Amino acid sequence: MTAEPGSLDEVRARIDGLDAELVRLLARRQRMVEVAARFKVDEQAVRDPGRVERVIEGVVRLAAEKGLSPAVAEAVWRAMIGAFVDLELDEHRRA
Ligand SMILES: C=C(O[C@@H]1C=C(C(=O)O)C=C[C@H]1O)C(=O)O
Repeated sequence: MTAEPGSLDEVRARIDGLDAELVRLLARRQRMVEVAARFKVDEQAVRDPGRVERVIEGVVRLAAEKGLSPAVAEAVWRAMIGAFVDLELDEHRRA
């Protein structure tokens, strides 16, 4: 177990490191979203609100188990998926 940071600078260095991990994961997620776009026939399929709700439901349940605030998880995932759907719509319109 890593020791608790002893200063605000240390806390921030840890947060910066975690952000770098999140960026790497999000780049991998984005790649999959771009591939998903190729399987979709129209904008309704790109938006797929039913799938969005199922993703949010799963993440909120997992958050509660893993010590992440479910409210934070929901807000973050809604914003993230909204941005990915916009990206996917651009991709789809270009195709
Ligand atoms: C990636 C997909 O496309 C969109 C993006 C989603 C996401 O970022 O999780 C979920 C639903 C979709 O409307 C998908 O359908 O799975």
